[in-house]
Amino acid sequence: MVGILHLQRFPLSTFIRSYSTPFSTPKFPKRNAIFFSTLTTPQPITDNDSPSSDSETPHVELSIDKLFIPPDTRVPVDSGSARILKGSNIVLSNYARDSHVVQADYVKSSVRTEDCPSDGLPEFALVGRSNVGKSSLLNSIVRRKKLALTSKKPGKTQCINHFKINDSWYLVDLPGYGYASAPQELRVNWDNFTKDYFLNRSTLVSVFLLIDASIPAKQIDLDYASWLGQNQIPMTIIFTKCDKRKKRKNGGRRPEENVNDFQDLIRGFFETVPPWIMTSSVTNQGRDEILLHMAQLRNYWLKH
Ligand SMILES: Nc1nc2c(ncn2[C@@H]2O[C@H](COP(=O)(O)OP(=O)(O)OP(=O)(O)O)[C@@H](O)[C@H]2O)c(=O)[nH]1
Ligand SMILES: [Mg+2]
Repeated sequence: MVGILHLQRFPLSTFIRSYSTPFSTPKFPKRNAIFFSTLTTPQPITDNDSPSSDSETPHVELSIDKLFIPPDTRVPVDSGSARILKGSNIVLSNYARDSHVVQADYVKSSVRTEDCPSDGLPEFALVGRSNVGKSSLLNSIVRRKKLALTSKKPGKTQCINHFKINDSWYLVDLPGYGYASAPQELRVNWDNFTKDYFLNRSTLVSVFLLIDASIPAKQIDLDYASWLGQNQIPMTIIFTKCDKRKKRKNGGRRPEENVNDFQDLIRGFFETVPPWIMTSSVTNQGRDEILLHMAQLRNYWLKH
C-alpha cells in the first residue's frame, strides 16, 4: 500500500537537509538530477496554451540550476530555447495542455482525510499562513468572485474544502496556519488534520504553498516548507500579493526582492529548487501560469 501511494505521487524536487538544523547537515542525494542539465541560458518566459495578458512581471534572476524542469522534459543543449512560464522558474513540458477552467463546483468540506472525495481524481491543495490569500487565489484561478469564501479576518477557512474543476480534478482550499488569535485547541486540530491529509491523501499531486511576497520571509513559512520537504510531499511555492509594492523610502522590500530572499533562505533546505510562481489575485498575475503548471503535473501524474 505504501509502495502504491509512493508511486502515485509526483516524484519532484523536495529534498531537505534537516528540519531542526537546516543549514548545517549534509544534502540528500539528487534523486531527480536526471531532470536537470548543465545546459545553456534559457529564454525567459512564454507559454503555448493560454498566454498571460497581465502587464509587467518583475524581473527575478534565473539561471539553469534554479529552474524546475518537469519529468520527461529536455532542455535543448545548444539553443537556450527552454520555454519558461512567465514570473516563475518552471519549464514548460509536453504535458502542459488542457489547462482552461470551464467548470468549477464546490463539492464538500471535510475535517478528516478519510471523509474527502473518493473518486480518485488528482488534486492540488492550497496551504499557507492565515490571510496569505489562499481562497482569493482559488477564486482567481477559476475566475469566480466568491466560489471560496475570503475575509480580511484571518481564520476564515476551517475545513478541507474540495472544488471540482471540469469534472476531472480538484482544487482544495485548506485552513491557514499561524493564526495566533485562534483558540489553541482549534489551531492544533487544523494542524493535525491538514498534516494528516498531506501524509495520507494518495491523490494529492502537489501542495501549493502560498507565501506572501509583499513582506519579508517568516520563520513559520520556512518551517512549513521544511516540514513538507522532510516528508517528501511534492510542493510548489506560490508567491502571493505581488501587486503590493511598498515605498522603498519606508524600508519596504519589493515583491521580487522578497521572492529572491525567500529563494536564498530555502536554498539551504533543498537539493534541487522547487517550482515557484509569482501571483496576484488582484491583477490575476500568474493565473494562466498556475493552470499550465497544474496541467503538466496532472497529465504526468495521470500517465504514471
Ligand atoms: N493586494 C492583494 N490582496 C490580496 C491578495 N490575495 C488576497 N488578498 C487579501 O488578503 C485577505 C485574505 O485573503 P483570503 O483569500 O481570505 O486569505 P486566506 O489565506 O484564504 O485566509 P484564511 O482562510 O483565513 O486562512 C483578503 O482581504 C484579500 O482581499 C492579492 O493577491 N493582493
Ligand atoms: Mg481561506
